Amino acid sequence: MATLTSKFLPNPKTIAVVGCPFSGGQSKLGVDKGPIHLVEAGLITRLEELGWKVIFDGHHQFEEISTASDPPIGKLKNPRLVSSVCESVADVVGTHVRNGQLPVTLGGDHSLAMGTISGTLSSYPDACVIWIDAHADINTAETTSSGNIHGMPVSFLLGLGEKIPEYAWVKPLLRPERLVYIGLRDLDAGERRILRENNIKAFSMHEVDKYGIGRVMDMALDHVNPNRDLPIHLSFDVDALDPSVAPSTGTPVRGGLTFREGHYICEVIHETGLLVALDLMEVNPSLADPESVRQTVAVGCSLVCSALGETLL
Ligand SMILES: NC(=[NH2+])NCCC[C@H](N)C(=O)O
Ligand SMILES: [Mn+2]
Ligand SMILES: [Mn+2]
Repeated sequence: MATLTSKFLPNPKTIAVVGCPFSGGQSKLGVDKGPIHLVEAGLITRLEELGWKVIFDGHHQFEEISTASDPPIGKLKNPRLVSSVCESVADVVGTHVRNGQLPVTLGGDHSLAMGTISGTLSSYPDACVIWIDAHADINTAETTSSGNIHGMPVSFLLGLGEKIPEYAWVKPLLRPERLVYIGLRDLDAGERRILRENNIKAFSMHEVDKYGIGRVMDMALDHVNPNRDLPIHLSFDVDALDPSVAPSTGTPVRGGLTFREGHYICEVIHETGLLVALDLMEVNPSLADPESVRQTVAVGCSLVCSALGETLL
């Protein structure tokens, strides 16, 4: 059994697995099947074997939310659906955090992080966000070219861009200096500008190559959590990993993190003892051959386990 270092959690150390079969933030079918596959691969048992008490009340059903008519708002696709699903996720995640449980949200597409991070910040307004991704997901209503909201959640959390009444529930509680990215390699021009203008710290694959993942993690934590005392929300998009490691995802980009670099990130976050919420997003079991799907689901499970205390020795 691993040592569960979790400074913010009361005993018994409890995880709440929040399965979010949702794909409305992008256009490829199948990402809603991610959480089902992750749970069926034995994730819950593995977490219990690490010493956690695990609550899992089944996957969240968002059917009742599906909006009959949801025309685009500007370029944004499925805007009302994404908003109401994320609001409901914010509520669920926020309740778990308030109850002293560590929510592990399984996506689903990354628009869900608008909900999960809102939930975390509702209890821990000083939490920092560590965003592991090939993409910055920081487009605004003005800069997005795809209109896919999974490419935009961070801008909502920071309160950037034009205000959309349907998203008035999202409190812009995230401060730019509490956000750090690792793994970036596919940014839109508008996103580069937003990162620069807001002084947002980002370690692209260039920095991972230059310094190695060990120093990148030290520098990332020094930036968002200099005294190692703030709660951490880790939002991990599986496409941060190289497509040779995690092929079954909607927007793969070559030149990504290795298997070990991904796990090292999670291991270091666990070692801080500061993790209060975790997202594992964008596993899409419909996009590859069965062996690639199995591989992607397996790596998703093992990243979660590493972040929650699984060690090599
Ligand atoms: N969560 C993701 N996989 N996001 C990909 C976003 C891609 C692109 N930047 C967009 O805004 O559409
Ligand atoms: Mn991504
Ligand atoms: Mn993402």
